[in-house]
Amino acid sequence: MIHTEGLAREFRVRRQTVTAVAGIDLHVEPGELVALLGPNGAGKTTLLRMLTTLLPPTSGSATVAGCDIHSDAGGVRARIGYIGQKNSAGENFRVRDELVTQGRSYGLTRARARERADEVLAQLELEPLAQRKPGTLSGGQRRRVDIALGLIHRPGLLFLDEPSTGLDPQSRASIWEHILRLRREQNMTVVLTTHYLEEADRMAERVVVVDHGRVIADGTAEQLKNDLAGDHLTITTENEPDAGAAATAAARFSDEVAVDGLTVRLRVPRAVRAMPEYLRALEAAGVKAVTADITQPTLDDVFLALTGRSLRDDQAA
Ligand SMILES: Nc1ncnc2c1ncn2[C@@H]1O[C@H](COP(=O)(O)OP(=O)(O)OP(=O)(O)O)[C@@H](O)[C@H]1O
Repeated sequence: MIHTEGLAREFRVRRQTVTAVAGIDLHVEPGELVALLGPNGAGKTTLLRMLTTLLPPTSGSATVAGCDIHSDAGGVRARIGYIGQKNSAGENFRVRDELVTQGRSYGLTRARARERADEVLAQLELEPLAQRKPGTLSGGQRRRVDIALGLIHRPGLLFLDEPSTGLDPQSRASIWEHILRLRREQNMTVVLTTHYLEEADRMAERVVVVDHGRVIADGTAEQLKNDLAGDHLTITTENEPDAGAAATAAARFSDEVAVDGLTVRLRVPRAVRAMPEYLRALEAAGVKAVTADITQPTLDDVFLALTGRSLRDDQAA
């Protein structure tokens, strides 16, 4: 559905060159739900803008929904929906009228545009709001209107730039529910960007981590966490000599062992399997573990392992 090769974009800012996207090879199969995850300025929006033909690349090539972004931008646009970061509906027209106008702009007849408006209103559970003006809606409701506008021409591929940013947790959950349902019921391919680590982890089956304009990891959240971060296994001991002995015993299980006072922490691929073996090794070494704990990694641990930076700190900055 999406194939890019060396896709890159630079900007000239006050005689300096800013590399927003530094050569991305990305392949997305039909029906996939892909989350692009990365800190502010990583290049996610620029990548989406190139894939949606809103911005020409400086170099590289891409086909999107079977059409070349250079030679057939019209073909791409006819086949995709794009929901940008800003609200797309105006303030002054009623929601249903906005949808009909959008349908007309895609070349639908008036009757067909009305039909589609009613269909997408139903899909996004917006019927009760059909006669309201977007300016009077809540953030979550407006976001659903944006998505409805992006769906009016029945695209097979949907791009969403930060669909849930700025919404309260309940509205975020509702937006996700709708995205997942659209995908399930219409077998739609969905590519979205997000800052929310937990959302990418729980909702997307494939996570593409972008940093400094490059893809630095690509896989299921589970794979990325297993391969790149690993579980942590932490025990505490009664005294420091025991902690030293526990660290020595840990070397058999992990080459990442840290001792802090009475606490020993080690990284292992699968803690549920390693923990009982490690506890047996401690017993054999005459070391008593006072507490034992397993911590599963998050996508932030993945980002930290890859870049040495925390995504959360990047966002806070
Ligand atoms: N029109 C532009 N002119 C100059 N620089 C730009 C322009 N658009 C983007 N950039 C720069 O390109 C880099 C990537 O920006 P981009 O918006 O793609 O990142 P992002 O990952 O989407 O970030 P965010 O999550 O904050 O939206 C940034 O350094 C940004 O300042």
